[in-house]
Amino acid sequence: MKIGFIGVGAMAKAIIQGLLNAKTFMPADIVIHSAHTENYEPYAKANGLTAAKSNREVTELSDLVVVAVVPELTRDVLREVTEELHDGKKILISIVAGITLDDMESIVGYDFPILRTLPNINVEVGSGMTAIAYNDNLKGDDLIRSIGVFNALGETTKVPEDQFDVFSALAGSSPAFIDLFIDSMSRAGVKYGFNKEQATRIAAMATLGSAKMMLMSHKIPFDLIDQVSSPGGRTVKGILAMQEYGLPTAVVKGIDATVGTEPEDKD
Ligand SMILES: NC(=O)C1=CN([C@@H]2O[C@H](COP(=O)(O)OP(=O)(O)OC[C@H]3O[C@@H](n4cnc5c(N)ncnc54)[C@H](O)[C@@H]3O)[C@@H](O)[C@H]2O)C=CC1
Ligand SMILES: O=C(O)[C@@H]1CCC=N1
Repeated sequence: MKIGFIGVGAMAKAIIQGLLNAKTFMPADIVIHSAHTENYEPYAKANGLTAAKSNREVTELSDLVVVAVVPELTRDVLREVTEELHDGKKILISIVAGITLDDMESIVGYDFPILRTLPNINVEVGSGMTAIAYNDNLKGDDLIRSIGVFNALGETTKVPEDQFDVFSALAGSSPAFIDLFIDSMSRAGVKYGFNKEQATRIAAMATLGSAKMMLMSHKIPFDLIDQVSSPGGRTVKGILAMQEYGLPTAVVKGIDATVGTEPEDKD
């Protein structure tokens, strides 16, 4: 089984690294092509991957064809490789935000098996969160195999297509938001004399541990907040100050901006 990537940017590289770490594919069974030769050829060589000369060649050589270009280019790229997609028993996998199964079917055909996903960058370290949706043509072993690619990289969850944009904000973009939070914590540490490296490590470990605690304890966030907030202690003062300065509202506004909706005007 060979997996091919059309587009080898930040997200494709994160998936590839995750697959190499998980040993899900032999390096040579990962086929790549992207518009920028100088980027993907040395990358293929360094990792033992197969560099294809064109998008059509990636498609020809692969069983699972992952489209990993920006949304604006996706339709053109699909048109380019449609003939090769239909040559053999192939599955199309998209990681592209905002392009629906129907958008893709209207180009490659309504008879073609397609898995739509929205992974996040944490697939690189095996802790990804990936949304999946698929059409009726993808079933049986093919369905298990294609979803299995993302299960090897963390967790997957089935999401209705009309909720993909919200998922994309909550999981696809949120690593950047969480990084911003960690960086702000780290800067606060620097303000009080820690060096940036140590402060970042402390803030990152606290974030990792809290996420683990939430998932493993099955407690809701507010129960965990209460557990840390000793009566008359320092934590509750910090929580109240963060609320006063608008942290929860800022987060919701940030998600609104990411999803692309304006918050409802209640007046
Ligand atoms: N970066 C992220 O965290 C996530 C990205 N995505 C989706 O992944 C896709 C790629 O995003 P990034 O990797 O961040 O972008 P990127 O800009 O880093 O990568 C895009 C790649 O496409 C290549 N490319 C451009 N034109 C091409 C063409 N005609 N044929 C083949 N390759 C071509 C570029 O050389 C580049 O390697 C987007 O559709 C995005 O919505 C989805 C979830 C998370
Ligand atoms: O910024 C973006 O558009 C993509 C989608 C989710 C994460 N990155």
